[in-house]
Amino acid sequence: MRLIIRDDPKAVGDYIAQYICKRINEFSPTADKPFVLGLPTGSSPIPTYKTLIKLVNDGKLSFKHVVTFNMDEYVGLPMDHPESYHTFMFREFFSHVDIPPNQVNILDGTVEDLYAECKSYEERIKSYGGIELFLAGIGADGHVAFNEPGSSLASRTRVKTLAYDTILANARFFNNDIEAVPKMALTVGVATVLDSKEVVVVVTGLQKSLALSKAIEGGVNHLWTLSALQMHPWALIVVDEDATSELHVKTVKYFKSIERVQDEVEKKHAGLRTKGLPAADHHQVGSME
Ligand SMILES: N[C@@H]1[C@@H](O)[C@H](O)[C@@H](COP(=O)(O)O)O[C@@H]1O
Repeated sequence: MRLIIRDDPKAVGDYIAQYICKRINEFSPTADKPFVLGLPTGSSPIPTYKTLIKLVNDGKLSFKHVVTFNMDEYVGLPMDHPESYHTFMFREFFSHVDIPPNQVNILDGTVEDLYAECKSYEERIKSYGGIELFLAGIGADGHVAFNEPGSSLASRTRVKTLAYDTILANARFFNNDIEAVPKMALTVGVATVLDSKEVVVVVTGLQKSLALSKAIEGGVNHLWTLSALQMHPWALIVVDEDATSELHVKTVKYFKSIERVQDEVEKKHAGLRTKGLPAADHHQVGSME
């Protein structure tokens, strides 16, 4: 695992957007071999989306051959509701880039058979050969997607009841009316995220600092589902200074020292990628893990 620390959310967004841009361009996606990208909602990824949009406008990146899978969606909220994750994604990102809408996949929380929807989502991901890079955010309780504390670390896409803390946190988007916040969601599972070849997580703000320390300094624990990332061979967490507030000084120093040699390791890694080594071998050559 790598931890990259930047001054503020804007710098975090710039870093992640440049990183994703590099990955997509290195991959050289085509219609037959699209780049499969997992995406989150929330306020944390907005600076990343803004910079990605700019990169597209500047002609440095294209989403023409990118297929996306979103992490989650509320159950029962119409797709065109202002707070549905469908609306969020098109408003904040998809409408501003060149992605063909039929390459966007978002769980549908309005269907009658939610179980079938989750099953077919997993199958659709598999049909593309899995997710190349999953970008994620976290809740203050360390949840990734809607994998609330206590979620199985082997979980797959499913219906999930939201934790009271999450309902409270999301009430800000529903005029602070707790009753208006959906109590259930469809979400990819922890194992769905871990199956991707690479996971990048954005963590910004003081309110996420305890979750960050639990996830990277504590053991793997289903009460802080992001901690499952410790089991992933290619994980990157990008945080701002505020989010490091609960970390040990030695943890911060360690990851900063690792970043100093990152460019060199990245160069080697890119070379190996083009030779097509399997993901499982990456950590043997990348000293950053
Ligand atoms: N399901 C989403 C998560 O995927 C997201 O990471 C979290 C944090 O949102 P924010 O970035 O606004 O703090 O909100 C919701 O719970």
